[in-house]
Amino acid sequence: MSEQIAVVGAGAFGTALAAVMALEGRHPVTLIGRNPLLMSDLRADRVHNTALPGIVLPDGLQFSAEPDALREASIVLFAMPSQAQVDAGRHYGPYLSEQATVVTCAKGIDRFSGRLLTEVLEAELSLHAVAALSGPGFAADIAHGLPTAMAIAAADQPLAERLANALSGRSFRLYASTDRLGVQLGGALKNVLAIACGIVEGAGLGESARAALISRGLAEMSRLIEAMGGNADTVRGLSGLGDLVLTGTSHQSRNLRFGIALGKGGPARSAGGPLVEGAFAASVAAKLGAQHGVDLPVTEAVADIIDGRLDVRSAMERLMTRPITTE
Ligand SMILES: NC(=O)C1=CN([C@@H]2O[C@H](COP(=O)(O)OP(=O)(O)OC[C@H]3O[C@@H](n4cnc5c(N)ncnc54)[C@H](OP(=O)(O)O)[C@@H]3O)[C@@H](O)[C@H]2O)C=CC1
Ligand SMILES: O=C(CO)COP(=O)(O)O
Repeated sequence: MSEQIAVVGAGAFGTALAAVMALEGRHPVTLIGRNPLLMSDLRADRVHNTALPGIVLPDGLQFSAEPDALREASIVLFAMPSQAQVDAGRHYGPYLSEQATVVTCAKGIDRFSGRLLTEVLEAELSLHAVAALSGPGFAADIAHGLPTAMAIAAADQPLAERLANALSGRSFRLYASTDRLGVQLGGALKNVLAIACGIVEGAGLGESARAALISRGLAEMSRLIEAMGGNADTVRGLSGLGDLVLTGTSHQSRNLRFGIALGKGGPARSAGGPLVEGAFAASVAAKLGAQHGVDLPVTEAVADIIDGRLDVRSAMERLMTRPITTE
């Protein structure tokens, strides 16, 4: 099937996705950013010096600052931070062609409503199917053509498979899923747990504590996802366990680095910025846990530390003195 791909959001992830798909050469790919100067520099130099320094973008990749460039696209990837997705939907929606499918590529939950990004985008873009892409993959690895695999979830299997086939390539492989809730919550919660792993590292609590945290963190991710109707297989998959292992252990992760700063006694509120997605997701996820009667001790501790209600030492004490239970 012939497709036209547009990636909206010319940051690290959007540029990497557009580059790996354009390099494959199977479908026309356009990267759409909102800064006209950046887009004309990219067209001229083919290097994104701030987001992906030193990586030459493929010749076939088109660049535009015009939302009109979306008109022909059959698949539109939204690669801006979670809290900007609704705004982007509102802004770019009128330019989408009738048959366009939107794929949210952010890893978060809408902080105002506590809803999944596919839900808030569907409310905004009611004529369009909305899918979600999530899983382990740093933008630089993807753009360098290193092997990466992620999950793509749509409401029905034929659409999920069509998207997985259209967007996969020799170095970038997508697995189709119909569990949009599990795939998105996995991506959002692993960021919170990566902050917890960073706190453990920054506070010098040791590798054993990190391994325990990853394992118990996965258990709480599983409880929430299943309580909300997602699948256990998704939790064990790329967007759950896969991405938790990557971001909970790699210093490339902004969430992990933010946690390390917290663990070293750095400021909770001021650090981070919009790209520490877990700092937004922590309190939203803790609320979802309370609404669904699910115990999320690590997520709640991260939310309390970020909101200044708890220090790291007291958090560890709280976690270690919970009633002894079964695994
Ligand atoms: N970087 C990575 O390795 C990975 C990132 N992700 C996820 O991708 C998302 C984006 O991350 P990343 O690319 O790293 O972030 P960046 O900061 O590198 O890029 C974000 C981009 O979004 C654009 N943007 C912000 N708000 C809007 C808006 N309202 N409309 C259109 N564009 C907008 C920004 O434009 P401007 O510069 O003009 O502000 C910027 O180009 C996050 O949810 C992250 O979790 C997922 C996997 C890997
Ligand atoms: O999600 C990511 C890799 O899969 C990127 O993680 P950070 O947002 O923590 O850098």
